[in-house]
Amino acid sequence: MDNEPVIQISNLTKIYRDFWGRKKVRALNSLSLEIKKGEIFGLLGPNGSGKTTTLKLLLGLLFPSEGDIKVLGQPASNVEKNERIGYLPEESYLYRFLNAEETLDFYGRLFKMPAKERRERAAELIEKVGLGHAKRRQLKEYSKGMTRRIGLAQALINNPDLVMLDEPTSGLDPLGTDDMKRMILELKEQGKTVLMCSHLLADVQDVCDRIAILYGGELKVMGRVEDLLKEQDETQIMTSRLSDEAIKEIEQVVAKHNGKVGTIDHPTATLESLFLKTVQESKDRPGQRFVPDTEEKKASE
Ligand SMILES: Nc1ncnc2c1ncn2[C@@H]1O[C@H](COP(=O)(O)OP(=O)(O)OP(=O)(O)O)[C@@H](O)[C@H]1O
Repeated sequence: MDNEPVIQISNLTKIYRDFWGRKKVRALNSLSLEIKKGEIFGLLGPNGSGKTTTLKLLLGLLFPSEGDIKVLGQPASNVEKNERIGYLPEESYLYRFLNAEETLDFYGRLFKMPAKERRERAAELIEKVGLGHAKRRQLKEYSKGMTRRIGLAQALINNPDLVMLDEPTSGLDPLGTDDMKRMILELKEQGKTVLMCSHLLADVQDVCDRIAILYGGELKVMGRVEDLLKEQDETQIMTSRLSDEAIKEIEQVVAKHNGKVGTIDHPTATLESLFLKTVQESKDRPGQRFVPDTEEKKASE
């Protein structure tokens, strides 16, 4: 069933206590939210707002002070449900002296996967995350981006139904970020549910269906990204390049309908698209300098 809730959090409060059991920090206060099967959900908030605490509670690594959490239909405290969950923590936790194949084999063993299945799944995931060229190198030699990639492969070794990603794109270059976003969207296509925490809001906007923003452990905003970002009182029309005369006529039509034209501009590309284009061109035409499509280039032609 597609609307089946995968995560149900109601009135969740977490108070960290000190050694003597005295209340120290109220990390979450009466948080309620529900995440459905097949959704990509972004949990956002400034440092210390309670995101990691929420993930740890969902994994059953912490116990709630109050409230109720169900994950995949079971109480979060039931650690058996973790066999259907993939988790990519914010910090790398992998063994530095193992290579990619050995790492995935190790985690496959933890999930009691038979040897043949482990080998096939590891090979498939290594290709998927783009580490085929480095699968026999020890992880201590990996760059930050490569470490993030093998982390994702590890999180997917058990073919989980729910994938929790803490800062999946942090430390990645634009190409790596693009790959990671594509892989996250593929998980959705496969019917998996993704919960991600990130401070990189543009990445969240690109992949998430819905988001929640936490502040001081409380839910402040929740909804569909599209709905939350829509400028309700404005209309945007994108056309091919128009002449000054055509623009004047459009302004007259808008005025006739009691509208007001705000800005008329030639939209700029993003620095990210320029970066990706440059890298692609460099691969396609080695040894040549890439000349972007600028006004200057057009004038010189
Ligand atoms: N083990 C702990 N003992 C006491 N307080 C803690 C503990 N872990 C977290 N906290 C506190 O709980 C609050 C929420 O922390 P949490 O790590 O969940 O925030 P976060 O939103 O993940 O932050 P960040 O964006 O920095 O990762 C913070 O005030 C933090 O200091």
